[in-house]
Amino acid sequence: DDLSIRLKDPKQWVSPTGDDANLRHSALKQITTENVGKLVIDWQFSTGVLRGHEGAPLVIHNVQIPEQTATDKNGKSFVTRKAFTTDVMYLHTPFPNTVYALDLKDPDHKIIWKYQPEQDAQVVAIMCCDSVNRGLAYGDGKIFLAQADTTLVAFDAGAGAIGGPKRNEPLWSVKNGDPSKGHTSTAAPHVFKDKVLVGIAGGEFGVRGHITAYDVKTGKLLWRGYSTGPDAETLIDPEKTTHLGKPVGKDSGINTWEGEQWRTGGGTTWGWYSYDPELNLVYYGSGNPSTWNPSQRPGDNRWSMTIWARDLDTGKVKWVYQMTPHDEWDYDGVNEMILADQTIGGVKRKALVHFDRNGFAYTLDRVSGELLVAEKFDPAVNWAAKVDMDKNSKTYGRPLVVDKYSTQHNGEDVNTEGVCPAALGVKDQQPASYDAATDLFLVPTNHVCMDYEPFRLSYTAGQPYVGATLEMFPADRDKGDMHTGAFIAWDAKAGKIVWSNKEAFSVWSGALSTDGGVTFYGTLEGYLKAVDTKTGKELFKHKTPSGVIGNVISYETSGKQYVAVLSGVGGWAGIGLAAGLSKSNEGLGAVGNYASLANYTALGGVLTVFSLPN
Ligand SMILES: O=C(O)c1cc(C(=O)O)c2c(n1)C(=O)C(=O)c1cc(C(=O)O)[nH]c1-2
Repeated sequence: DDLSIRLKDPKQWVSPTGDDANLRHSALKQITTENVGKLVIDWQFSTGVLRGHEGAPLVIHNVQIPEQTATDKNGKSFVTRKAFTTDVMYLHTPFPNTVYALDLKDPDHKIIWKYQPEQDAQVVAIMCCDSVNRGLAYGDGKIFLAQADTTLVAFDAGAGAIGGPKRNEPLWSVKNGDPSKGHTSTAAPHVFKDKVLVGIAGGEFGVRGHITAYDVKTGKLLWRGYSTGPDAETLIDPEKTTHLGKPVGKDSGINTWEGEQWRTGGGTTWGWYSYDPELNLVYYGSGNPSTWNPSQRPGDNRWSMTIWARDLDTGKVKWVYQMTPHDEWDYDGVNEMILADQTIGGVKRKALVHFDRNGFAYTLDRVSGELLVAEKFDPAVNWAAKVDMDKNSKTYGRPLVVDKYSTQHNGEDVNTEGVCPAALGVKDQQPASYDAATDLFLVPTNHVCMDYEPFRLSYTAGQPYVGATLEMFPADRDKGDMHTGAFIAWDAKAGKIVWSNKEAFSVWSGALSTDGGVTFYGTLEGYLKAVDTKTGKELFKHKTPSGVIGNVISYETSGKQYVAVLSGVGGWAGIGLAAGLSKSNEGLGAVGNYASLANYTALGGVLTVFSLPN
């Protein structure tokens, strides 16, 4: 069908993650290690919005743009634009979530249509980590947007918002949550076959996480699977759903919590989703248990901090793997699941590779959920000695927590110093890419530690339910080294770093590897960088107008390859600049650690598109 044909075409960028497997790899190869140094700016576009610009645009070829008409004062209709077919870029912004459809074949990159949602600006106050949005989805000839206020809207890709019954109205829209209870939306929707999947954010407000499948044609809710609660609502089968090869048993989403705490227990789903069409399974991760104060919620807090495999058609859970049982550090498990086959111990596996906030990179068998590799991807990680890989051990599959970095003891809060990584992890939402030619994963990382002080609080719907005060700092501060990031290449079979490039700041931008042997990423100071995928050698850099927290993409139109990235500093790392905060422990503890970013860049959303000179 239309979607699967487009997904195979490297000239388009059809899914927010590049493809269903979340590889974020482009098979285009006009731009190579030899010529990437010659890249120049081809065109730029200001989004008109100031705060953090995450995600990336979509590129869809051969979109039919319908005729446009208007009526004069006598009621006579005339044509203002003839119907035409062109390649279109769909660009989104953070709140207010404006959507632009830009004509890629027009020399002026004219705006074909624009959508400006009407949303209550109050929603920005309940977004934990800047008013970000991670992008749009395409399917069934439609563009899907998950607005900050949790409204999911669908447009005709060609006609846009004016395709609806009234001007600036979508084809259909549904409410996926309720901001008055702390629900927001920051994740990109994902279309798999005939369904559009959306998650929910609000783990810092005690929101009970869920993932929901809607019919692409009508917006009808088809299934919803919660992260916590009774089996009927998690869609877990106590006998058939497995955790590390064993059935999970009855109501596992309730009985690892005290009383009714699972109702406000978090496990939100604000990351990326992937899909294996052969297995018909959807993969994603759930976030932190609420509150951040661990002594207030005894138990493993299942299924927060978990990798999920659900059947696309029914939502039923095939397997789960909880990475950080009873989280004490806010290590949300939502980062992308990369579906890339790996040969481990001589056996070819349908693998899933995941770089978790907790600092471990996991390789699992995505058919069965078997744990194959779990190793630290930053040497600074100290909260756990290792993940227990002994299948006969009682603690099999669990991180072995180092007592001194536990933020509670005997049910009491402990002010804990020097925990690595910080709450924003060795990697946050910024997605990695996978290059099959070198069998390397290219990973944007943080190199940050924290002091974590839990405090007691009670739940009030729609109010912050954080329960800890943090302060973050560079992992090597004691050695006088203030860098807070690195861009690394990872071997997921051995669980080893192959090369690592130090970065002054956390790399909060998504990577793109290409068949030209070049890998791209952005930096918080504002650079777009290109490195040799094999060696990490820097081949190109260009400073864009603002810090980059967007994800790099590549596309081809009229026979030419382009590389595009959004700049616009913000997100959790850039929250000091984005929200104008200055106290070091503001912005959930991130402000102080990134204060010097103000010496390099300032706010403003701009898309920059690069190409080789003619
Ligand atoms: O628990 C949640 O629901 C939730 C939501 C979000 C979000 O929606 O952006 C983030 C986080 N948690 C979070 O823990 C986090 O580190 C984070 C970073 C960012 C960002 O965009 O830079 N968002 C979020």
